[in-house]
Amino acid sequence: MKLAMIGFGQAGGKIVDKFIEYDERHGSEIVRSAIAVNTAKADLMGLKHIPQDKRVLIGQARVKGHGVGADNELGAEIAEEDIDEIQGAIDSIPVHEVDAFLIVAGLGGGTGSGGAPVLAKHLKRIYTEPVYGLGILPGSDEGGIYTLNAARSFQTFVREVDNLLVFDNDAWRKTGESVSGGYNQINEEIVRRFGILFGAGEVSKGQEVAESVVDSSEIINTLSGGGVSTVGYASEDVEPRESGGLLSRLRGEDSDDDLDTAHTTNRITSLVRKAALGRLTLPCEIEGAERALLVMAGPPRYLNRKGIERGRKWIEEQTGSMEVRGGDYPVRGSDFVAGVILLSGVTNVPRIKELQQVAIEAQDNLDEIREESEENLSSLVNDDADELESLF
Ligand SMILES: Nc1nc2c(ncn2[C@@H]2O[C@H](COP(=O)(O)OP(=O)(O)OP(=O)(O)O)[C@@H](O)[C@H]2O)c(=O)[nH]1
Repeated sequence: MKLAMIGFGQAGGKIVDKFIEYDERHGSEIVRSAIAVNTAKADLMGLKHIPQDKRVLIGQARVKGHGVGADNELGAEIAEEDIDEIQGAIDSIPVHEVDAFLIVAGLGGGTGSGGAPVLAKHLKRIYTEPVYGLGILPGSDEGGIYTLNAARSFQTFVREVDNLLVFDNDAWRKTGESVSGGYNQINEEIVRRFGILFGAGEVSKGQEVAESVVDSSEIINTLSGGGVSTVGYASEDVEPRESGGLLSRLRGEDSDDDLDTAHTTNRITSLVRKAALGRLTLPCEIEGAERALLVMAGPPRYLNRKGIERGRKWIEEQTGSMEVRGGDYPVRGSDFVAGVILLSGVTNVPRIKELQQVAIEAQDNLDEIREESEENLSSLVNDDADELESLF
């Protein structure tokens, strides 16, 4: 599947940058175009792969290239005011060659949190291609203001996109790690999962076309209907053996017989269970998910239809949904088999409820402090008996 990716804010830019790196490493060709948008000049300069002319600095008149300091209302205002500058960069995208837009943003900050929903609304008005969001939830240790930003942005972003894929930093945070080192690893996890998912619909020349290969329309159909999505992943190392030449086929090395079919099937079904029941990008109850897509990636000889069919049926049972698609993503020469499950339209998500609860508390606290603040300042500055007079 070919995407036009727009990284909004620091986290968004860094993750899109990583997607490009992933694409180059795997030849998956999912990033057809990439753009970074930010209010902070330094963040844009720190990117490695997004071309210089695709980095858009907005809000210069308001914040002079220094970012919005986690004020997402200001982030949204600036995005609206400077939407033409962003559109200028988007105009350079050959939109007829992309299957969808993907806007990536950290929802806890200011620029991406406020700007991403504004851009989604704008793109949906102009283009017929689907507009998806990849929203990153902040860690619960980041504090009330980040949680409040994320809760408000989440609500707005879901409404404005065709589907919001969510990744929760909180579920992936490791203790005892430096923040930047931690993010680097987390970002690798993000692109691995979404890279396989979106790469599945983009089997390029020279790669095997399997019997039941996943097509980008299956990804689009799974995401259509809107709402919130989460992704599960599990992998197992296998022996990479480059074969498929005439000689090896004559020797019978590339036939299915040399791999135990039952073993291959069992590996696939066990990976499907691990992917669905393990850590999801957004932890939630999978029962009740409206639609799902299973992608099995790996060397063709380690994929079989029976395994995928069983895995698909198992997901149907677990989710209670009859709309579960499944297929292969054959990757020659790969040294692992991976199962990726996209669960779309999930609604039983305790983490979101918890986030909203903390956000409401943070909002009440902010309102209270703001109300009291004027009174407190006045009692500090003015003497009790009001004997002093200001200069002017
Ligand atoms: N997964 C991941 N999350 C990140 C990364 N950097 C920041 N975040 C998260 O994203 C949130 C928003 O941070 P930024 O993207 O830096 O904020 P911004 O959109 O640039 O907005 P301002 O800095 O307020 O102008 C943070 O609260 C973190 O939860 C990253 O590299 N990876």
